[in-house]
Amino acid sequence: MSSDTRILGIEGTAWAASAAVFDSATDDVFIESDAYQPDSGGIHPREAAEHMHEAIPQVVERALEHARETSDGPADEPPVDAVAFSRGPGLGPCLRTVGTAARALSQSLEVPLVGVNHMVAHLEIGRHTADFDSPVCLNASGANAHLLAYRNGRYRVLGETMDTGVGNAIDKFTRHVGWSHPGGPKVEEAAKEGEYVDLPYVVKGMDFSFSGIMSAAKQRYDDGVPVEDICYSLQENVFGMLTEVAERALSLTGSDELVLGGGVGQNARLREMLVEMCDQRGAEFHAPEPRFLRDNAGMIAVLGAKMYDAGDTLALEESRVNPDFRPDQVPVTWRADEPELAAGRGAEGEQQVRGAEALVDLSPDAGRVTKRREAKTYRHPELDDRLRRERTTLEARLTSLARREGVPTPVLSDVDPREARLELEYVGECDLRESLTAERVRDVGRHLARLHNAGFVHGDPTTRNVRTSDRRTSLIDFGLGYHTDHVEDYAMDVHVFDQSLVGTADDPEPLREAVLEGYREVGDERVLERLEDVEGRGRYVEDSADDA
Ligand SMILES: C[C@@H](O)[C@H](NC(=O)OP(=O)(O)OC[C@H]1O[C@@H](n2cnc3c(N)ncnc32)[C@H](O)[C@@H]1O)C(=O)O
Ligand SMILES: Nc1ncnc2c1ncn2[C@@H]1O[C@H](COP(=O)(O)OP(=O)(O)OP(=O)(O)O)[C@@H](O)[C@H]1O
Ligand SMILES: [Fe+2]
Repeated sequence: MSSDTRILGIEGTAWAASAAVFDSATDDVFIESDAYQPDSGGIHPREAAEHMHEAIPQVVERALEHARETSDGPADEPPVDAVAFSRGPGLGPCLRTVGTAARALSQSLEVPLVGVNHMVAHLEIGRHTADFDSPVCLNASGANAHLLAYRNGRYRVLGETMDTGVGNAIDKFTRHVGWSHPGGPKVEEAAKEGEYVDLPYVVKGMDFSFSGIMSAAKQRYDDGVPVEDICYSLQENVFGMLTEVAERALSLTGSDELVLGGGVGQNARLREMLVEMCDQRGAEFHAPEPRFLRDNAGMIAVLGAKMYDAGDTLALEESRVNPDFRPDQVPVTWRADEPELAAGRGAEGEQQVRGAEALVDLSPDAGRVTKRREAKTYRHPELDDRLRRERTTLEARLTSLARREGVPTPVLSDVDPREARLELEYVGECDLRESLTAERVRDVGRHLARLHNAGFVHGDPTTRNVRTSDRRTSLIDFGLGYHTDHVEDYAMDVHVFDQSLVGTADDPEPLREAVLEGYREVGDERVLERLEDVEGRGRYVEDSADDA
């Protein structure tokens, strides 16, 4: 970053009318915010936009005042170098109000306009304050929940919610019990008095879904289960899921840095779980201070400065807002570096591997592998026991079932569910991640189709859960698999593999094509049709007042 860049940031995607000034010379971030508080129910887009209309000019004025007071340039020069604003994702009416304000300011101050993706800003503020090089980022905000990692000029979505954002999910539960918006802090408070009750827990590779757990939580409440028990268990399961997928993303990318972003990141229990998970696997964790976690213009100004320095400004006529702006649509102009993927395990070498879930002892010479799912201390012990036992049993069963369907998998020699331990045949020479070719990926497409034709899914098909040799391509690690006859589940399975290609391959496009080719040879065309649906799903930014 150049020695002194000063940026005015404006944020107004949903509830926070906020303006900020970032000064790169001092690293100082001045933030002025005015929150919209709905009288009842969730966020009403039109009311929120009215709030923006009233509050934005005031917070901007305060920020500019600060910029003028702290500027040492000539009085007739503008106090900032550019105006950065949230272009999306967010609520359309809010975004348009803020976009209009930003354009007007850029013209009256005669400085360029910078269009910032709000989700990338949630991520970059953590990278900035942690001074990490290439972290995995967990964004846990109201309308979103996803894992991002940088690769080849973009932030790739490694995993995400298949339905609502994590904050919105929690807020819907609190609306059901009659608590005012936002619900997250109230759940956190109530959870302190709670005890664990069983609720669904749904992860699919690095994707996850909240709808099942939220309906179960509402049902429990209607059945008279104490609300503090539900709040406690909601936090344990929902944050346990986020922590698990974050660990899986670290394992897949080989990164040892994790940053947290988004308003739900203010939750102490979520942070505690992430700290513990990172400690356990020797990774570094960073969460920015709360004022940078919840929606704020500071993060917009900080990323705006990086973009401005990279010459990434917007002409007025192309500055339209985008309510569905996805983080992976943003060309990352401000990062020159292309960090190497941490070297994975080669053909020989280490005798013990730490996966996302298990410690795996390898004896290639003896042709044997021992896999033990360690206790995850960040998880509630009851939940942890249940998951490790279930997954070990499933892995044993589905590994054998798959082989009967003609899919190469390790032969199972022993299983002990209570100890969460498996003994398996050593297969392949290296992980697919290190040996990606179109032919092997096509094999995986065929293999997945065979499983689906037999009525089950792998559950976590990634480039680390495929072993390769000159002779064959084998699937391992069936612990997240399950029996199902839903086309949707099959499509998700293919989607998980597709996302892992995007996350780990240098040139994913031909490989993505090859998966589909392989699948098409053996599988049901309807699954591929549904896949397009899954990929195009508008998972972001729903109207949060939809069931208010
Ligand atoms: C697109 C943009 O408008 C959107 N912004 C957003 O969702 O606001 P954010 O400030 O990142 O997050 C708000 C959410 O954060 C939750 N929240 C706040 N404090 C919390 C806490 N202590 N525990 C759990 N959730 C909390 C609230 O309940 C609410 O759902 C987003 O980033 O997805
Ligand atoms: N049967 C096997 N033969 C050869 N190598 C294996 C075998 N099982 C596991 N491995 C090696 O150990 C690594 C971790 O194993 P596995 O994926 O089963 O553990 P995990 O903790 O469930 O991992 P993750 O959840 O990160 O996918 C694999 O990526 C692979 O390199
Ligand atoms: Fe946000």
